[in-house]
Amino acid sequence: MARKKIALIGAGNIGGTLAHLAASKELGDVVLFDVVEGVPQGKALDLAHCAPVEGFDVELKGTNDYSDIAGADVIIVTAGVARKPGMSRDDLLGINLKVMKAVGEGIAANAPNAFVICITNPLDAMVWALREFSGLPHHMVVGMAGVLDSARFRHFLADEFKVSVQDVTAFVLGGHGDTMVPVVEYSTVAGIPIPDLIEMGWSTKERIDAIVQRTRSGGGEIVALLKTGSAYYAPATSGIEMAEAYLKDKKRVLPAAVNLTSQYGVSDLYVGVPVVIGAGGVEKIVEIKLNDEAKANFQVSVDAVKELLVACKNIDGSLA
Ligand SMILES: NC(=O)C1=CN([C@@H]2O[C@H](COP(=O)(O)OP(=O)(O)OC[C@H]3O[C@@H](n4cnc5c(N)ncnc54)[C@H](O)[C@@H]3O)[C@@H](O)[C@H]2O)C=CC1
Ligand SMILES: O=C([O-])CC(=O)C(=O)O
Repeated sequence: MARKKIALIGAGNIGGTLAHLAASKELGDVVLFDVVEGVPQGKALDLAHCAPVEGFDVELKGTNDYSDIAGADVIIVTAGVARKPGMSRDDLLGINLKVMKAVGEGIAANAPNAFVICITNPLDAMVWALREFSGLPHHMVVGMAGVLDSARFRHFLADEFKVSVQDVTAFVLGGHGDTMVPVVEYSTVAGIPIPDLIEMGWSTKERIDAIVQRTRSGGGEIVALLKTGSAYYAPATSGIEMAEAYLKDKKRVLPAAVNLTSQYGVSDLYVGVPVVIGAGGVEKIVEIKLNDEAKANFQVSVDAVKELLVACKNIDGSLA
């Protein structure tokens, strides 16, 4: 059986980490694309030298030519700029919107049948714009943020409860910004909801509120520490989890930014909600019941994403 093909658009910090993970998991042959000459080629060669040590058999190719992504099964987009201390993700919108136009056109011309995972920030607006520029079907274009935000929430909760991260489930919904919505009621330890654990004396509402806040600003905490850019290990492994769900038809239930068509009372907007990802791309949008507080917070987040789409349309008239 021929190997699958994974194209990574952007060979920076996340792109390089994605390439390593995809190769070491033998998800398929890997093409690393970037506009900077030499960087994708150098990273691909360096990673190919890992193969004899790690024992993976896949081809790794670096390129500056879009025609090399032809036939890709999965494309993960990290092209663009990352924020530095003092910036918000939204400050990246102007530059990264132009990048999404070039990337969308490159995908449309060379790999229109791929399942596309966008990671570039500000995520919800960029995945929407990438879909518009590429013209691919909505169910084949998703944004990665919820898996990462939920992983951060799970890490902090496992630390609080002194239990394995494996036994902690959590959902973070909404846009990938300060307004994201970690849903405490649907977060559990081995199926026991957090509110019950508070009643059982495992933690307090105040401590969980602080964890929710730390989750919301999790990206910013890392930017402030790194100073030169933003998180990349956890974002990459989160993108790979989504790619694997598609490539292996796993039908994973994962939070992802997808195009809503009336679910949660929202239409024509990409925002984070739980979905089923399998060989059909986004196979189902899961509409969970939210309590009044979560509903109101979700609406605030949706409104923040709407504002970003207005900004995109003002910058690029073809999106209006
Ligand atoms: N959705 C999420 O949860 C997360 C999103 N991000 C975002 O992911 C993006 C990438 O982050 P990093 O890899 O750390 O940044 P990076 O700066 O290390 O890499 C970005 C790469 O994109 C390349 N690039 C720029 N314009 C391009 C174009 N037109 N075509 C192809 N490549 C192009 C650059 O040359 C660079 O190699 C940023 O926008 C960042 O904010 C980062 C972490 C989490
Ligand atoms: O914070 C950033 O700029 C990068 C990002 O989206 C994250 O790590 O969640």
